[in-house]
Amino acid sequence: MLRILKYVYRHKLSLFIGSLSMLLVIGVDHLIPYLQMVLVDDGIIKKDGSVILPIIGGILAITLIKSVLGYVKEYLYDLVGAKVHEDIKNEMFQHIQSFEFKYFDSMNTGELLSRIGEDVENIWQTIGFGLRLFVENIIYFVASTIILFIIDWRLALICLAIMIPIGYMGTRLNRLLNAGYGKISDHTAEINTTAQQNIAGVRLVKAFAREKHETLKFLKMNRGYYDLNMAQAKTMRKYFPSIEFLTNIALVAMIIVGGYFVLQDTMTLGELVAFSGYIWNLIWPMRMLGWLTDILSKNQASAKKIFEILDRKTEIKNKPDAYTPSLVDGSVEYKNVSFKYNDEMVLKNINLYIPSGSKVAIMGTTGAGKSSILHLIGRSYDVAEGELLVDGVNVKDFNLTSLRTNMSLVSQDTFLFSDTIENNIKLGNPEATMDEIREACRIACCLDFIEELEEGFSTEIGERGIGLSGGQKQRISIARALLRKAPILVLDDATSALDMETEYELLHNLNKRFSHSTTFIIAHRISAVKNADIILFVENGEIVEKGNHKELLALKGKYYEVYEEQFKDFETVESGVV
Ligand SMILES: Nc1ncnc2c1ncn2[C@@H]1O[C@H](COP(=O)(O)OP(=O)(O)OP(=O)(O)O)[C@@H](O)[C@H]1O
Repeated sequence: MLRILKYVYRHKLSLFIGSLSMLLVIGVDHLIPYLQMVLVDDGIIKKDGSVILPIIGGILAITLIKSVLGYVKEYLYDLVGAKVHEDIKNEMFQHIQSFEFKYFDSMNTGELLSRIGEDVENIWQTIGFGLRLFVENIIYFVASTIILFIIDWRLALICLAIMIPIGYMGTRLNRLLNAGYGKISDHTAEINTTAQQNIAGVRLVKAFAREKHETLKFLKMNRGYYDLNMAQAKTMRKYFPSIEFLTNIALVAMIIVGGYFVLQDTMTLGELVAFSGYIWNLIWPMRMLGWLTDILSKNQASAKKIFEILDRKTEIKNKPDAYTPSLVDGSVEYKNVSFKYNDEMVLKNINLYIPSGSKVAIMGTTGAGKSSILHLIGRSYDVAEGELLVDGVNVKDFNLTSLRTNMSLVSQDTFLFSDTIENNIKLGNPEATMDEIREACRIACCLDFIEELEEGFSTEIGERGIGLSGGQKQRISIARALLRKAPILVLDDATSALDMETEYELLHNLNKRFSHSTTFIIAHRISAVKNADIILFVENGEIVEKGNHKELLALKGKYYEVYEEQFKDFETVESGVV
């Protein structure tokens, strides 16, 4: 809670004026029972008309002041709540963006959405009215208790004695609810993950006719959520009636004992009237204790989860005096590089020097470690052993932004935003002109099909727009990467959905018009790799063959086996692609 208050403190002016309004409301509110006492004792009982009218006027004036200040108070607390909500949400989003790939490998999107959505929402609720009501009720309780003791300490003592068990129950309820809300929040995250994955993978679910199975899985999870909420409701059902019963007992005791004191002439009727007014300032906080502790419990559970994320330090970050070149030359060197995702070594002792401007192709069996070799250049992951150098400088000494803006990546899973084709491509270089965008598309062999669309580059794709084929998506992603004109270009199996001829044409365009960039291509067809300066064949995390097309054929090793397999069909060779 203290950490949340630090965020609240950033908006101290609104908080100060809101709190001042709150104190003034509480102050004038405490005048009403006092005025009622004067009205009864000096006005009604003594039948003094000169007292009655000013007192009624005073009560009306106080009610008016209360309404105006009450509005200011509510508005400003709401404002602070909304600002804290905005600050935490922004901070979380920025912080999550700074995390390395490894974090996202093990984290569910649904769970993250839950943290940014529901948990931050709970904080807003707490600051907006939960915390305010809590503080307000404490002040009401303390101030009214003092006044009650001044009016009649005996009666105050009796009422207070009944309220102590209520306080105990409230605290116990708080503890039980707190434990429950932690579980509910985790369960909500699981439900979000399931829903998000099912919606994202709806085509797969339908293709495998798994709708019923997935729906049942979701219903079971939802039932779990229902059960957890019912358990919370059961806890509340157990405690709330007892709390209410005891507060009513306090009220009845006050009337009986207070009435007796009035009959004994040890208390005036006006004092009893005032007492019955002030006692509500004790009863309401007590009645609301359960509800308020409920909100504060939710807040505690949510704050814990939010700070778990905010306190997590990213493993891949900039050194204090990081090397920040605007443009690198593009040579890449692996020196005794080994790498592991978790405990298992994925790359073993890689040694490789790639001069700038080289075209490097990587082939190998699935899971051999091809993508992993390339993930290390932009520090998506860090090497476990050895060094990786770009322009002779260890990538760990580079400024991360500088390193990553000097490279362009098209990954295996193409991702396009629900936006226009133009904006998706411009992500590679927001400053690019339309001519540059067209040129990138021409090289990536997607200009023709984009211009044939009714709305051309303004066509919306994704959720809000048209669907694209796998090959079209890959070509748009490649155009996006080319637009960056980065010295290092990485195509990680980015042409797998293209037919052989289009793939060949695209790579031919690249060689011709992107000769300045050091280019890495992971591909499976000999036609795609044969023109590369260096071809690497990877197996079990090691480079087992290295050379150009001719050299590797002469070696009659793994590469040659693939060549033979792919070109035993004479016609393909005849087509001129190879
Ligand atoms: N994010 C990850 N977390 C843990 N292990 C991973 C991760 N990504 C890949 N691996 C494992 O590392 C090994 C190498 O994977 P990598 O993706 O580099 O292979 P690849 O040669 O590119 O395969 P493919 O051709 O199928 O894409 C595999 O055994 C794979 O299971």
